[in-house]
Amino acid sequence: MDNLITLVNKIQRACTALGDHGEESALPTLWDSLPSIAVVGGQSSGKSSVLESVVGKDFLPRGSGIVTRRPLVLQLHKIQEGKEYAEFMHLPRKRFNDFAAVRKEISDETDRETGRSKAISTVPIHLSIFSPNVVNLTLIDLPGLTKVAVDGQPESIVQDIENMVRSYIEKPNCIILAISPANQDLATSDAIKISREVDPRGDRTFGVLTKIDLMDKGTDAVDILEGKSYKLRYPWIGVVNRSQADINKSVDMIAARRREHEYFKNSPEYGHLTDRMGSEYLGKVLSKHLETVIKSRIPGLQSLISKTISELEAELTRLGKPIANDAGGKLYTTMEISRAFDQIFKEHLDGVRPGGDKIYGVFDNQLPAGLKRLQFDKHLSMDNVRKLITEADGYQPHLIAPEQGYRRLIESCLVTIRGPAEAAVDAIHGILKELVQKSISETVASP
Ligand SMILES: Nc1nc2c(ncn2[C@@H]2O[C@H](COP(=O)(O)OP(=O)(O)OP(=O)(O)O)[C@@H](O)[C@H]2O)c(=O)[nH]1
Repeated sequence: MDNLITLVNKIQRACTALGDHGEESALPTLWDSLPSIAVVGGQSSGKSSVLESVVGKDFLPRGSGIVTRRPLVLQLHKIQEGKEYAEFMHLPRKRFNDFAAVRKEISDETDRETGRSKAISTVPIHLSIFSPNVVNLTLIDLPGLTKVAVDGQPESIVQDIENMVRSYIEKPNCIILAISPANQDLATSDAIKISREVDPRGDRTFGVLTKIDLMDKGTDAVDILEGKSYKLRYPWIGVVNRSQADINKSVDMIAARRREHEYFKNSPEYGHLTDRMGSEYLGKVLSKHLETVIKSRIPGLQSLISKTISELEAELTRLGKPIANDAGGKLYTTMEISRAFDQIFKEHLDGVRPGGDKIYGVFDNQLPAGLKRLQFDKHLSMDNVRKLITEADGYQPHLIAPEQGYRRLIESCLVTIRGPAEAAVDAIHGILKELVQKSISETVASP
């Protein structure tokens, strides 16, 4: 079963390498059909903390304002033994053993796409983490939903983030991890609001309640966690992440997980729920759910992949042989195509291929028929000849040829045949253009 998630991870990586991250594309998109888990929530709701707890590592950029400005596709791969490491898809073959360097690379790569502005981009960053302490899982971290633009951000940022989040979670194959802080009224939760819009029955929404330790004294989240209020199809999972003070003191993630477990176990309110609370449990539930979803989608995925392959193969056949990258190779290919075109065009003219005979048709039929319709008799009548010669040359002794007169006569005849001659030229031009088009398509089709 683990192999299934690994396989889907591989397909997702291939999609990104080919520029398919689910956006409008001329080619069929596979990305949209792959199940994924998107993390959604308002700013500072605890998204990064939940992600880091599930991974058990400190690796996400932190700071004020919008830190996550590009989707982060985080693929967790469980390895049997060895030291944990991370890899980015945009830096193939570079292994990161230091997770502080991973954090820096996420920020740098975000800046590379968006500039140093606080703008956002829909192009995802792909990060894989290989560790014996993770479950196989793919999570997509999205920018936090916000209500106001801060200095340097365009006013549209609020809507832009919402649109980006929506574009991920509205896909029926997306599992929504809706993060809401317990110290705020759930009725105002951005995560719940947007996930209800795209998944009204809660069939693919997992609610995560953070900051349970920060709730006002005398209040608790038992009703929600027991499924008595704000009921979703899947039970809410409560977590206690590291506080800002813990982060500042660099409290170890594994120690934080242990402390979280102790918190629930020793709490009079939540003690009975300990087995289904905490980040470790959350990771396992998500992994299991992802497996089930992938299993149910396999037949659909298989047929989509086969259909996509045959469509792309047809497209490849239509595009023809690959073209060389170097200048010499390109020149050779161009010459080869030109030569093939020249040969085919010639064959059309010589009658080896059809179409060229129409040119003879113009000379043999259209032009003579047009000429026949002209009234040459009138032009060459004795009276007209006499008139033209007299007007041009005056009376001349018979020994001298009336050259000017002949010229006028010939010129007026030429003007008369201009119409049919031009019609013949147009017709031949049209035939030649048609033959060029035909020769081009035959050149492209020839192996
Ligand atoms: N005490 C306590 N603090 C928490 C908990 N979860 C998150 N925090 C703190 O809340 C602050 C915000 O948490 P983040 O994980 O950065 O929240 P985020 O949603 O990723 O925030 P943005 O990336 O800014 O949208 C940090 O100072 C965390 O330490 C929790 O369960 N308990």
